[in-house]
Amino acid sequence: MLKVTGLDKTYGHHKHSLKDVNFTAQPGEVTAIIGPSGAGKTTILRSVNQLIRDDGGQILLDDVDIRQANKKQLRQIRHHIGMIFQNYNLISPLTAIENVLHGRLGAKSTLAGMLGLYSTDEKSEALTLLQEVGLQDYAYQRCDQLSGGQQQRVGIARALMQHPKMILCDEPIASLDPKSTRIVMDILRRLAKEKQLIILINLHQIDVAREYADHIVGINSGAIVFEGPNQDIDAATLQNIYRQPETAVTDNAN
Ligand SMILES: Nc1ncnc2c1ncn2[C@@H]1O[C@H](COP(=O)(O)OP(=O)(O)OP(=O)(O)O)[C@@H](O)[C@H]1O
Repeated sequence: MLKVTGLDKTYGHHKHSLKDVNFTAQPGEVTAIIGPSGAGKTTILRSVNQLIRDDGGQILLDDVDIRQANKKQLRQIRHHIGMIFQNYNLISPLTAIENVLHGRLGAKSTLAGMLGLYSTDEKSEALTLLQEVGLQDYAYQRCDQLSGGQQQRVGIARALMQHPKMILCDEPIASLDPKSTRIVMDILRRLAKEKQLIILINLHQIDVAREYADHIVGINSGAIVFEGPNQDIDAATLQNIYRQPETAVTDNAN
């Protein structure tokens, strides 16, 4: 389980970007973070794997506080946290399978990684993962010849290659058409259930969050204004999550 408690973040001398953020995300579930632009969704996601250093709080992944980890421990923890990005972050001239194999880099020696030395087992696992996201026929195609939706599915397979406990998805469907959005979200939901993964996902599209999330975290001006099961959200809650910042009512559920 991911359990975030009392998370605070201020960038430089700017106003608070996160204020006493509390929420949990369970294995087997899709947890969506929703809220208006600038609310703090990306800041939460980047704090969770300490890509940015926050100012206080606790981030427990299976009872280990990521914030207390030293550099070596953080590298090991991050190895089990996959990331999926809006712009896919693939190496375009490389093939789909080569990009998926890059998911193993964190587990290899620097030299083996630099030389691109992957075992037969790793290659066969990469092929299986491409099959799981429906791209078995595209394994040896260059990524810059794939559609956006296909590239995002390569990104998912690459994240799976890390054997993650958790996948953090930062606006994974923002660049996709509705059909590709459905394919990608269906895959993420299936993987959460089948592999008991924690899937934490920033979404702008409320309708997609309502359709696919098990659990929803609503944020406004850096403060949680809703946390709970998807079915507990009603129109008034949505209005509060998306209301103009100065009038948002903070009702931190934890
Ligand atoms: N590097 C930074 N320096 C200063 N302020 C920042 C920085 N990054 C984010 N912020 C501020 O922190 C707040 C939260 O930003 P964040 O990007 O986390 O919001 P968001 O909900 O992800 O927004 P969006 O939906 O537009 O991506 C905003 O007020 C933003 O201006």
